[in-house]
Amino acid sequence: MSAYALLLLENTYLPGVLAVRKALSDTKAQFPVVLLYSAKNVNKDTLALFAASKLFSDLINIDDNILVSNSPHTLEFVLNRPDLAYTLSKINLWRLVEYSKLVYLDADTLPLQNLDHLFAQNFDASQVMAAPDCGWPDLFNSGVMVLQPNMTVFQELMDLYESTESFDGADQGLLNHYFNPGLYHGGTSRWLRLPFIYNCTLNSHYEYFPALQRYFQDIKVFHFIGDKKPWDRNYAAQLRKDPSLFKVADNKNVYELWHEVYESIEIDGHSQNAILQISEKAEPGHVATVEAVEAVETPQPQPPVVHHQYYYKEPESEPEKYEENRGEAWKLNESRGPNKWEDPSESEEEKEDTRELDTKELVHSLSQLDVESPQDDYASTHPIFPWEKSAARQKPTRSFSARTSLPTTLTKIPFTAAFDNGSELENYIASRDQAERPETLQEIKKDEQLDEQESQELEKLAP
Ligand SMILES: O=c1ccn([C@@H]2O[C@H](COP(=O)(O)OP(=O)(O)O[C@H]3O[C@H](CO)[C@@H](O)[C@H](O)[C@H]3O)[C@@H](O)[C@H]2O)c(=O)[nH]1
Ligand SMILES: [Mn+2]
Repeated sequence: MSAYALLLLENTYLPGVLAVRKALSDTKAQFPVVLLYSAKNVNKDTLALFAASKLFSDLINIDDNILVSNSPHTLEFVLNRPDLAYTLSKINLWRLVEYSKLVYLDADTLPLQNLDHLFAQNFDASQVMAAPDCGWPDLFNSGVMVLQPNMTVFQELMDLYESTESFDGADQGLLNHYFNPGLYHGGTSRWLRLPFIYNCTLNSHYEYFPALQRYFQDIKVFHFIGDKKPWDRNYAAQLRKDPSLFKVADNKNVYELWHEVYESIEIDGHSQNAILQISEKAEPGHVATVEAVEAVETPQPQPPVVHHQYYYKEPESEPEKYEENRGEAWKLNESRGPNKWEDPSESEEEKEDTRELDTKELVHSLSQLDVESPQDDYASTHPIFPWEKSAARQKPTRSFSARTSLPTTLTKIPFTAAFDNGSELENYIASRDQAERPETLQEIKKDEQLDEQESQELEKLAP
């Protein structure tokens, strides 16, 4: 048996799921449609309505295997989509082995043409069919996939989930990692590329409108990727009226097309608005983590639920003010270690001495840097500034030979762990400083003189 599969992890995507389901009917899909959902996060009355209306041939509760992002930092700060914390749960598609083939559609897709022919494609269970992602076309977008459920693949995906951070923090990164191993390094791809018209994703920074105009009639599925969805009320209202947006069909833009489908929904006498009202009546508790699903009895802390624009709530407290005088790290609440320069027993002279030594050490290290001297006086033969033209311009007085390795004084900086006890380390530092000091002082003096000389020369030459 084959089926279309949709995913509803949370109430906020309900309008999307309803629209995809309606669009499948509108495009005369002949295959059943199954819904994977999180019972903890989808309103019970909505689910009851789904069950009664037989809108879906199978309602599959995946609460026993909700997968939370294994790379939340990437999700939040690189992909910028903390709201996708649970989309790795898509992996559950591969364990539905009672289905021989699934055509998976994200809740923010809009099928525009019949897709039944996808079920006739023959491929191996270790492969996946998907269209390229508009942001990185060598990878696939995981919003539309043709796949064959298979326990080996499911287990391998779970192993990857447990062992390796998804590179986008969500499902698309992990699935591409799995089906596109060794991309750019000779790996054999198990991704079968569907044409872009099977998952037309446009981003707001670059849209290739001429192609959209040329091929719109061929687009099978449009996909509203990104954090703004057509059902976000304020946003969609704006976009539907935006005259600058490209009209794709019947003088309508894609948002208008989505709404046309959405507004035509009617399930057992309920309009889409009535269904939405049911779903918004009581907010169910959100799943905190995978462990929270497993340990049902133990109350878990609630994760921040990030809603889309329409659901955005004002923060309850003012953000903390930046305190310039306290430095960058004060909020980290780290305990402070003792700083030598803050030791009250240390005299002002001692402090001065330490600083001086540090500088000397640095100057000495820098003097060890090997830099090749110029072959000729490049500036006098290629003048840029007027004084560079002067015949009186001195040749460089100092030269450095080519740097081949790190200066020894830097590479030999002692590492505390190499010494058995503190006093041994202190002795080492003392003896090293003694040995280097005279030479370093001389060099500093010489350098200072040369600097002074050079700046005087330049002052004389400057117009
Ligand atoms: O709170 C949520 C979040 C997601 N979903 C489901 O998960 C899907 C993926 O989220 P979506 O907002 O559609 O992600 P995209 O903006 O499409 O982002 C891209 O990146 C995601 C993370 O890798 C992939 O899941 C998508 O397929 C890919 O298009 C949705 O369509 C829903 O089916 C929910 O039901 N509730
Ligand atoms: Mn999507």
